[in-house]
Amino acid sequence: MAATRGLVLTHPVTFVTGNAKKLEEVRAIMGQSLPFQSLKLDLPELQGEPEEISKEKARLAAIQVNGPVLVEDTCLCFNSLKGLPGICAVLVLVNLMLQHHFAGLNNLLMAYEDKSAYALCVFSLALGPNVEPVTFLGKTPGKIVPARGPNDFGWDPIFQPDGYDQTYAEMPKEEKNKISHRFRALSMFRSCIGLVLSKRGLWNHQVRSTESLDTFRASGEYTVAVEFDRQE
Ligand SMILES: O=c1[nH]c(=O)c2ncn([C@@H]3O[C@H](COP(=O)(O)OP(=O)(O)OP(=O)(O)O)[C@@H](O)[C@H]3O)c2[nH]1
Ligand SMILES: [Mg+2]
Repeated sequence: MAATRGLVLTHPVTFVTGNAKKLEEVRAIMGQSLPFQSLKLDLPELQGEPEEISKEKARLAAIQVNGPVLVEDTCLCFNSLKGLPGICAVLVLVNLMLQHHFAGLNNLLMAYEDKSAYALCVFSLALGPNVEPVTFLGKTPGKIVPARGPNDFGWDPIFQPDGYDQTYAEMPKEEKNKISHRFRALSMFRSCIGLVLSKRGLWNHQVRSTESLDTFRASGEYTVAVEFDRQE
């Protein structure tokens, strides 16, 4: 049965990322709906299933920050390669991208007729060092095409979302942010949490959990209350 658990953040969420373009998009998509700060941390590149990688990243980040954190991992997955390269092969991708070898990504698919792919985005929110992270996934289907458009963000020039004749890179930012993998994951995130700004607007370093969200509202002591609907 779905149960509601109230959790209170008295410290702003830290979005842990070293990627300025991601940060820009997350800010544009979330607007004022989630007060957060950003921080770059050196975290290990992990291996495994996307959700597990993301959760572990959130656990490690929450320990370092000693407060609530949001982390994100993104990748392109090719259907002909059964979802690879994916997040696990992130280093391969990063290397290809850093050298602007978009052709390299296309070449990976040369032998296949099926150029379909999907952009996958996984966010994990950990409310503190000892709180199990919650994960939100967003997927946008599309296909891999020869690069078109500005190449200021990773593989945007070679990914054309289904239903569009422009690549992510060619689309105006606002358009990408309405249909992107990142937007979809953040929509899940938004639909699962309710944020309540408190009267006092104090931030401190505690994360607390109690029986009822109303208690927090009445106290006026907290800045943000986060309410999860979870299967328990
Ligand atoms: O064309 C793109 N459109 C996107 O929407 C997008 N989002 C991420 N990326 C790229 O994918 C690689 C692994 O991403 P990634 O999740 O490991 O990020 P990262 O390591 O750069 O930052 P972070 O892990 O510190 O947050 C990095 O080269 C990112 O630039 C994107 N490329
Ligand atoms: Mg990374």
